[in-house]
Amino acid sequence: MAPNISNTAAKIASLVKPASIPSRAYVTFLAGDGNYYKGAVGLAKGLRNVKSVYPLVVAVLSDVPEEHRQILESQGCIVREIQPVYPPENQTQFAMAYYVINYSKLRIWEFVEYSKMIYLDSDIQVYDNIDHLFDLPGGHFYAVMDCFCEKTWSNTPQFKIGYCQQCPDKVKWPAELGPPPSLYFNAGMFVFEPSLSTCDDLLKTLQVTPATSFAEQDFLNMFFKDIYKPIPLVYNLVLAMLWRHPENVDLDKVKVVHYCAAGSKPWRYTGKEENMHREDIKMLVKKWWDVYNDESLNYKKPAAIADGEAELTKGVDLEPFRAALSEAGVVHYLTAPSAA
Ligand SMILES: O=c1ccn([C@@H]2O[C@H](COP(=O)(O)OP(=O)(O)O)[C@@H](O)[C@H]2O)c(=O)[nH]1
Ligand SMILES: OC[C@H]1O[C@H](O[C@@H]2[C@@H](O)[C@H](O)[C@@H](O)[C@H](O)[C@@H]2O)[C@H](O)[C@@H](O)[C@H]1O
Ligand SMILES: [Mn+2]
Repeated sequence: MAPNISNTAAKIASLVKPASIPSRAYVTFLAGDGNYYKGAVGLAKGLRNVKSVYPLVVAVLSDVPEEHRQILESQGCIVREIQPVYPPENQTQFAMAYYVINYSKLRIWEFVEYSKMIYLDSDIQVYDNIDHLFDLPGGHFYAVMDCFCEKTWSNTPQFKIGYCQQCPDKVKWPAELGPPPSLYFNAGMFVFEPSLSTCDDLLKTLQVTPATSFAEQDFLNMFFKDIYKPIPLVYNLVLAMLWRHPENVDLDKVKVVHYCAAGSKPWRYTGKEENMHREDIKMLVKKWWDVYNDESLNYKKPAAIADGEAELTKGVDLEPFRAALSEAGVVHYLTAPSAA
């Protein structure tokens, strides 16, 4: 006679540590069936490499194929499907045409099972533990200041006058243009607090805000202007800083690298685009591949769970149960040390 599921479930549940689901997690965003999933796999392995104690949630649009979702789950990620978010109908020319999908990042504010999250683009890699950022005081939006010098900024007033917040004294903001622009962050990495009311406010405000060059990055900068707090550049090295503001960069101290410069995505790096021949870029791309290819960083289901499951579940179809646990984020929690 097949074992009784509720007994099995109760026994597996007894393997769950008597603690609540982690209220903290990293989160990245994945869209499409292209190779960005490799970025998310690299990120999952990178966070393990630096011994982070928090899980990685991957917010996926419906066009992310099942094969990529399974690869991510096999790397210990918690895969959550989100609904897309589109900006209001607008003729704006985005800096990159595909930026229109990036508004869907806003859905991560719905992940209220977590009290605090750190968002990381999937073209980011973490080379030093940054778990301490979760302990920053609440009520603020933390991110690293961006640079306005790349030609992707060429249609902005700051680019036209040669002003950049990374060196405000080099070319001063002209008084006749009014106050200098507010501090502006790169939206590839930020510390935030999920909240349904904030999410609702974000989505409602978006529908009455004309879209601009940097899509959701511009929108987030406008929305969180009053509570934005800059954090040091070591937490999100926008690669262009290496050739635009080398005086602000100490590569030995950098903890997080953002492969956002044109041609720098490691999974499609050719070295042919401008600045991609640089030795520091080659070193950083190799560093990314070293983590991605490191088998020792693959996710290993702890024996207790594997044995527990094997022993308890002979002849039982656990899929519905696993899906429920994964949905609640518990299965992943079982495989990561407690969140202290
Ligand atoms: O085809 C795509 C394009 C973008 N993204 C996600 O959206 C983020 C922002 O895009 P990207 O990093 O390319 O922008 P950049 O920082 O280079 O301007 C990426 O890191 C991915 O997480 C994705 O999943 N698939
Ligand atoms: O959708 C708008 C995007 O805006 C940002 O792109 C970068 C990138 O375009 C670089 O090439 C620029 O040099 C940099 O300044 C600019 O911020 C974020 O990294 C990305 O996650 C996303 O939010
Ligand atoms: Mn990016």
